[in-house]
This record gives sequence, C-alpha cells and structure tokens, in this order.
Amino acid sequence: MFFNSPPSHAPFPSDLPTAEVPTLSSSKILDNDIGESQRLYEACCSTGLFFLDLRDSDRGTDETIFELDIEEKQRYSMLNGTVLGYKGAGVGRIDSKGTQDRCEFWCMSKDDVLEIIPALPAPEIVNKNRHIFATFARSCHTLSMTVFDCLEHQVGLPVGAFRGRHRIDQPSSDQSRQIRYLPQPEEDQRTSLVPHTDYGSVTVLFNVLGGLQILPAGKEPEEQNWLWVKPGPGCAIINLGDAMEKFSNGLLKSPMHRVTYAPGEQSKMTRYSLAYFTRPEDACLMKRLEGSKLIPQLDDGEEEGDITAGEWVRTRMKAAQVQKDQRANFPGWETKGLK
Ligand SMILES: O=C(O)CCC(=O)C(=O)O
Ligand SMILES: [Fe+2]
Repeated sequence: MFFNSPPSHAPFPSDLPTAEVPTLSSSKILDNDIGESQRLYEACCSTGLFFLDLRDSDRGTDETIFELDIEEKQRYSMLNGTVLGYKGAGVGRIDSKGTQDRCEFWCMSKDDVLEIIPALPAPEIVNKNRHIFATFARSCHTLSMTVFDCLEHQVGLPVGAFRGRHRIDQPSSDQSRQIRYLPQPEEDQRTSLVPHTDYGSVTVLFNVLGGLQILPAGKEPEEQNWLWVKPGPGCAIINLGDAMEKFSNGLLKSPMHRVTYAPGEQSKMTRYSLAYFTRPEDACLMKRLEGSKLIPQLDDGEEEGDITAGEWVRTRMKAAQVQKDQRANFPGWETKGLK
C-alpha cells in the first residue's frame, strides 16, 4: 500500500469553488495543543470535515486488487445487506432514477483483518497482505481515537465517552474501503458515488485527485451548491459520520458528500481513494450521551429507543443495499458474524 509518494498527477484546477477546509496538525493534536484542539472542535461543529496533516506518517493504498480479472473480483461480491468484499462499478445507484454509480470497492472488515471473526473469503493478493490491512486498520483506528479524545475534552464529556464505545478488540462494523474510479468519457462526466453521509463515527480518507464534494449545511442538493474538497499533500481527510451526530444530538455534524469526476486534467486519470470507517461497537446503544452541557437536550416527548450500533448499521446498509443476488455464492458467510 502506498500513499506517501503518489504518482505524479495533473494539478487540481485553481478556478473551482472549493470548500474552506481547515488543515490541522496531527502532532499538535497528539500533543493536546489547546488551539489546535479548539480548531478541531470548531470544524466538527460546523462542517464535520477537516484535513489532518500526517506528513511524517507512512500510510497508503494499492491498486493491485482492482487489476484482477472481473470474474475473480465478482467471486467476492458483496452479500445481500452487507458491504464487504467487492462491489463492481454500476452496481450502486447515484439517484432515485437508478443511474448507475461509477466506482469499484474492495472492503475489508476490521473484525476479519484483526481475527476477531474467522477470515472471510478473499483473493490471494488480499490473503497474502492481510498484515497490511491489519496495520492500516490499527493506524486509522488510532487516528480516530485521537479525534475522539479531542472531542470528548472539547464537548466536556467524561473521559472515554467516545473512546470507550469504539474499543478496537470489540466486534464492530469498522471497515476499510479501497475505491477505484476509472476516467469518465469526456462528453459524459457526472457523479460517480451517490450523495450520502457516512453512518459510522469517524471516516479517515486518503486520496490524491479531486472529485470529492461536500454540500454545505442548509443548502439544497443543486449542482451549483456542491463545493470541491481539494486534497492536501500529506493530509488525511477526516469527516464525522451520523453516529457522532446521534451521540451529540446534532452538536457535531456529519457532512453530506458525494464523488464526481476528477476536475480539469485530472479527469483523464484513474482516481483511487482509501477510506477507513470507524464505527461504534456492535453492542453500543445509539443514544444521546449524558454528561455535557453543550449537547442539546432531546426535544420534549422525544424518545430514542434501545437500538444497538450493530442494528443501526445493518438498517443503514440495507437501505443502501447495492447487490441483491450474490448471497447464494457464499452461503456460509451468514454464520460468520458478518455485519
Ligand atoms: O472517494 C472519496 O473521496 C469518498 C468516498 C466516500 O465518501 C465513501 O466511500 O463513503
Ligand atoms: Fe462517504
């Protein structure tokens, strides 16, 4: 896996409406720098998205999986209601008319790569690199913990309020996702990944080419309202997911985002993204957290119920279900603790 030294690529055009995204220093956050910690909190309460500068880190991705034959990739197609393994381009939808998406996924469960559940079927190229997936999961999980520590402090929650709901050795639906977006025909460039919010807690995202766009809060999803996120060298893009909005009853934000064609000259290149989704432990209850004066109270008469994170993610996955006809290929998977 690479990402430290991406291949040379066309520049991001300078004349596009880009989102103002603050760049935070990972070393300052780790050192509990007061100003940097405050900036992280402000970003999470406004857009829920920021860059984390990891200039001295060595994280990365790899394109080899996508170069396998399509038949081989499809042997690991996502199961009904799950988002693990392979998703081919065109399998997902980008709108209610059913327009096909334009990206391939390879997704690996944290529980699988850290051997919390038995290994799921995967191609040889993945099996012989499981240690890399494990290292990636641990590294991104640690980054998310850093964000949690900072936010617990800023929001005034008891120590461990977020961290303690995301213990790495506990079953959860955390996963890594490698994504490939092939160049689009010049005369037909459009959205390639559906507008969505992430449904976990913290997403750690690495990419080199542009294409990611966010919809500022309160704006209608019309073309002119989407803002480009220009990737910063050496930086991970961090965004919060819906679980954090839920825990903070709306204080922290989960940004609406989508992926479109890479802009300008970059559109001729294949775009890769590598994401890690940190999600609450399966057993954790999805409720507003107690203990902070900043977290708004529930509305009068509002009831949250006792839904666990496991059920919450399953419900969300079913809603975003991408492929219905693959379960028969891997009947054993159902019993292997798949989320
Ligand atoms: O490819 C990207 O930049 C974003 C991918 C994304 O939003 C997702 O997989 O949830
Ligand atoms: Fe996303």
